[in-house]
Amino acid sequence: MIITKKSVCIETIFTEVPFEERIKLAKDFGFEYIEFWTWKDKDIDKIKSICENLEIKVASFSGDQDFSLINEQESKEYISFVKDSIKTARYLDCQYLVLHSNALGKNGEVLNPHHEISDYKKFYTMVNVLKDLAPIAEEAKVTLVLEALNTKIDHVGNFLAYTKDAVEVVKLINSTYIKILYDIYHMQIMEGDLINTIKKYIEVIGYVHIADVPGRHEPGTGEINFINVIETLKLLNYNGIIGFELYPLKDSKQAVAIINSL
Ligand SMILES: O=C(O)C(=O)CO
Repeated sequence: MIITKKSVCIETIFTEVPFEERIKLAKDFGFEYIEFWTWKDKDIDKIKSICENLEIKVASFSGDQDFSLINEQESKEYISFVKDSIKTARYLDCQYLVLHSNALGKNGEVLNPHHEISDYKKFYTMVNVLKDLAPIAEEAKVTLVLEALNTKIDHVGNFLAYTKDAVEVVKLINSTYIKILYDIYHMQIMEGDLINTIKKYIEVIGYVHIADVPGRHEPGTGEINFINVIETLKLLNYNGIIGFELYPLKDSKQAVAIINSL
């Protein structure tokens, strides 16, 4: 096995059992990390105590929710929400928070595409807000990873949809605690060229998500050559976390057996 830091997304895997019981299943199946989406609707004390008892870590969760990074009129609220997320991350001993350009609903739907704002202004606002957040992230030693999403299937109307755009923003901040999340599923749908992209931007890739295309299922169910993609990450000395944010094709046990064979 060549993946060392594997995280299982318990919003999509082990959904056969109630939320907190999924942490025990993750541990039983050999995962070192779990991750989830919003923290606002979760019992954080309970998650902390289960993780401590089982000796499993929280790799990441969503650092934003109701407010948009691209809308200047929401910047104050956005920053305040991320600050609370950073405190929660510290409490859970979690080192990564995932940020998005737009506020997302419960099923990942884009709440407002903000067509009224120009692209230039959206980029400008993202950079300004992340510049304000960078020292806070640095002090807390929590890395904020900016994720581009596919806008063809799952997140229609999302502003950040290409790796290059997320990279441009992150490079302007120039902080080791502000990076991108490279989601292989989303970016295969939007741009393909996975191995070249990873090679080009490895320096700013802080987190990787894996699911196959089409369907967002486990590796091997679709068109992506995960053996070669993972080998590329390994050759480039990527030593961050690889999160499996995917919907099992049949059931979680089968999906996890494939994940564990990687
Ligand atoms: O679809 C994703 O990858 C998201 O992070 C949305 O929650």
